[in-house]
Amino acid sequence: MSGRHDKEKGVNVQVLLRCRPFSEDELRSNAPQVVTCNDYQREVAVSQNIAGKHIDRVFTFDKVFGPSAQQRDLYEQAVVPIVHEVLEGFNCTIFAYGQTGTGKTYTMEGECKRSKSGPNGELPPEAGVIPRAVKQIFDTLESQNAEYSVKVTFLELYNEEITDLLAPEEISRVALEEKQKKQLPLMEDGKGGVLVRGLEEEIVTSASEIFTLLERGSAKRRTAETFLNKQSSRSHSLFSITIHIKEATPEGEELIKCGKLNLVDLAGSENISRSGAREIFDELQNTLSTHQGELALFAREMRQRFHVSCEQRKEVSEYMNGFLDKILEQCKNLENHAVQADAVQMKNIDDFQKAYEEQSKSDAEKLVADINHLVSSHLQHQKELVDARLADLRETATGNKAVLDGHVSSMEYVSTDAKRKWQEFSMQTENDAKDIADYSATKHCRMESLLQQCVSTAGSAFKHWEKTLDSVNEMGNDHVSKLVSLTRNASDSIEQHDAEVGSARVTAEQDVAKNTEDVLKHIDRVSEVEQGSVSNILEAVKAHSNTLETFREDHSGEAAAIDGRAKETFEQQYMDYEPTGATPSRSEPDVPSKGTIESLRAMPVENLLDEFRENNTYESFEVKELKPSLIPRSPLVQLNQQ
Ligand SMILES: Nc1ncnc2c1ncn2[C@@H]1O[C@H](COP(=O)(O)OP(=O)(O)OP(=O)(O)O)[C@@H](O)[C@H]1O
Repeated sequence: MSGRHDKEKGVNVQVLLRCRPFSEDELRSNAPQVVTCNDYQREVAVSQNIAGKHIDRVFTFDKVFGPSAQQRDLYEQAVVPIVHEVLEGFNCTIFAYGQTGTGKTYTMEGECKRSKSGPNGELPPEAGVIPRAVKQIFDTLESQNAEYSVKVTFLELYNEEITDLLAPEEISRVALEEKQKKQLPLMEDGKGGVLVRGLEEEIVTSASEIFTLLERGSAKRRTAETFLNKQSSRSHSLFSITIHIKEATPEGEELIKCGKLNLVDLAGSENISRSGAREIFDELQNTLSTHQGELALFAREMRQRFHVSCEQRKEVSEYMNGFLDKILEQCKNLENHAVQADAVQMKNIDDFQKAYEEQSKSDAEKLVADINHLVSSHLQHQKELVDARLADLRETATGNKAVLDGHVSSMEYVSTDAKRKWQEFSMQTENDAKDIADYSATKHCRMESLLQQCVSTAGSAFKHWEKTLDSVNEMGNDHVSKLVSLTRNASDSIEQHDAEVGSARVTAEQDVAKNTEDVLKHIDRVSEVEQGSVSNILEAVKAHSNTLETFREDHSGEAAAIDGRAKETFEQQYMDYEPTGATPSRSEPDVPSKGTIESLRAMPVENLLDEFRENNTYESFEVKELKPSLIPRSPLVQLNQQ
């Protein structure tokens, strides 16, 4: 991530660490916790078990977001300032790096479905960096009342091949595969950057248009995955927003600000090598460890070289000193020779002069002059020879000295370089040691302050505990005394209650005995009455049965009489016609009408029974005056009654 303030400070990359919470599967399988985040101190501690040895390593980042950090926290603390920079006309990039399943897509995209948005377009709490940045950009642009234009691109990089996720829809598989074959080329833009030729740039005017494009691009990416059987964790996606804002300076000049925000969701880091990158967070660690080892080896080697070069330098210096001593000695010898030769020549000349002076003084001067000339020539020649020899020697010595100086200076350079590197290394090591010492001192201080806090907390907790204990004791005593008095009251009331219950029981028992006696007497009386009633009933039944017997006998007598009379009547009134010779007289038999017969037939038995009961009740066995029958009687009754 980059920002202007950081640029001013000379830092243009920030590394933030986000650690997601355990998934349900991880919780279910009791996965061990190997990473501990300290958001406040921006530190992450990683615990590892290597070859049965527990190793804790602490890493420091620009910001640390632990498992409880929400999407909004991360956005507000880390991304809002970057989007401000983009709106100020800077180019910024945010990318998510991590292993598959660590939460890159969740952090970058989150849940940005429009269906989940609030009524006023506010985003759901799970919305990630991309939808939040889009919203921030449009909210700011719309509130600024400035002329602006926004363009977006969305591409996917897989196996060093670029796919345009905003290109018009290709529905069929054949068309998609065709498209896959036409990968977009990556080119230099001539300004030190790169561009993807043929990449669709969509001009957008609102956040919701961008959300639509994002959904389209993501859907296309998923379709491509299905057809090509590849996974999101193996591909990078790059969503870019370019903003042009037209502004007028106070002097009235037109100013166009152009900022670009690149939002990158990288492939799972374990797959990144497929697309050219490498596993950085382990790579760095390995490199660091390797470099530490190399540095130690280098330091050891430099120390050895330094010693060797010191030895060599000493040897060379000794050799040089010996060599120079020899040259000086030779020079001295030559000078001695020259001096001796001069002395010999001078002596010869003196001798010759003396001898010649003895021969001829006039010729002598000439001879002396010749000889002087010869001698001086000779001397000159001798001197030239000596000078040449000396020059040769000097030249050789100078050459040797230059070579030796070269050796010495290269040795000096080597030893100075080694010394410098050694000093740098020592300084670095010293600084590191100092940093570590400072760090551990800080840690120590922090531990001390924490311990002090613990001690004071424990002290105050102890006091609090003592106070609580006192008040608990006091409350306990109070409760005990209240309980004793309550128990006493309760036992008094129980005793009183027992006495009341005892007297009530005695009264009740007396009442029960008296009532039982009354009831028994009553039962006796009732049974006497019942016995009387039963004997009355039996008498009544007997009287009835006698009546019935009489009635039956009367009835059969009357029935026989009726039969006789009926026979007689029929014989008189329905005799066969016999020819007598006289005119037969008309007879009018008393025959029941059809209606009478029908009414008689239809008479219900219940009615007959009711009528019978009415006239023969159990209550009274006295003969009642019979009520006139409501039942219509046939004319035969009249006959019967005659
Ligand atoms: N901070 C978080 N809070 C709650 N759930 C999270 C968080 N981060 C990730 N998850 C959940 O963890 C799972 C994996 O996350 P995600 O798909 O974003 O991983 P990834 O790193 O993008 O994986 P890949 O490299 O395969 O695309 C998802 O179900 C996601 O909802």
